Amino acid sequence: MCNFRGLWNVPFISNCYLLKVDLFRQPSLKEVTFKVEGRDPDMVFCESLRERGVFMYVNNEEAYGHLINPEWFDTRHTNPDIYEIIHNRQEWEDRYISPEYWQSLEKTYEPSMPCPDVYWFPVVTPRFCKEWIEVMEAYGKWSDGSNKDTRLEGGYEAVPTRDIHMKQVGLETQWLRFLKDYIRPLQEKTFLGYYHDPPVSLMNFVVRYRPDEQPSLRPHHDSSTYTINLALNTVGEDYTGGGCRFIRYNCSVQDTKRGWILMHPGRLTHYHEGLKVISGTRYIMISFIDP
Ligand SMILES: O=C(O)CCC(=O)C(=O)O
Ligand SMILES: [Fe+2]
Repeated sequence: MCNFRGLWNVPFISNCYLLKVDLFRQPSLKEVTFKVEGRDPDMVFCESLRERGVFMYVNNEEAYGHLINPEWFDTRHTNPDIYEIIHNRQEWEDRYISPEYWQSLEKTYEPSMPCPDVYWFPVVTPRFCKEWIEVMEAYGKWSDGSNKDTRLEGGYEAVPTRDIHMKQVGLETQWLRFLKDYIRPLQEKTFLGYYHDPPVSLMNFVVRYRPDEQPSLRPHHDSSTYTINLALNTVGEDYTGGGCRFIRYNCSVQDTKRGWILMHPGRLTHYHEGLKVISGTRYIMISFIDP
């Protein structure tokens, strides 16, 4: 629809009207109403106009802006805007998707590859990163980093991190939408010939590393076809040390950039570890996609 511009005669309009008042002063239109007991006022009003031969139009020749959907906006959340990816997509995208993201979808774009088959993309804005961390810290129930994890089906996590799962903060559905709409297109450009829509991801979590808590993560494989690892804060400013080392290639990504994601295969070739945070707090968001 947005690709077409014009003026259309339509039988029904809701939410937003521009009315020519003079019309309603004519005797034949005095009876126009929007009130019938038990019926939707929009329906009644449009029906009433149709019966009297008044034409209704939709016009998008000019951009007047758009309406937001306030129905699902839940002020009980910390940073409720970040929950709006489904119901207020345009606002969400403007606030949280990095302007640089769109370039990486262009045909000629060559993504950076800091280590073999580890790709790096700018995806979300600094505002996203700040608010995402705030949501986690406001919730505050970080796991204890032990192998026992009642959030998981088997109750056991082999390579535990101090983390918060998206389910715990009510962001699971939103995050899965993000993976489908923004991450999957990058994956399809990166790992050619692999196609899985929607991406499945059972493990979506924010990790917190601190020298006095969990400073690092031992070598492991992820239970994923591919993993995304989103840097939520800034090395050198918020923390020192940290990063991800891919052992087979003896290659580390330590100069991670806030709002950028690393995308790498999860198993077999990409045995990896989380390097030690020396000072401050490092936050990352991880998804094990297509386990
Ligand atoms: O610290 C990192 O960047 C790696 C994190 C990681 O490998 C994981 O959470 O599975
Ligand atoms: Fe990992």
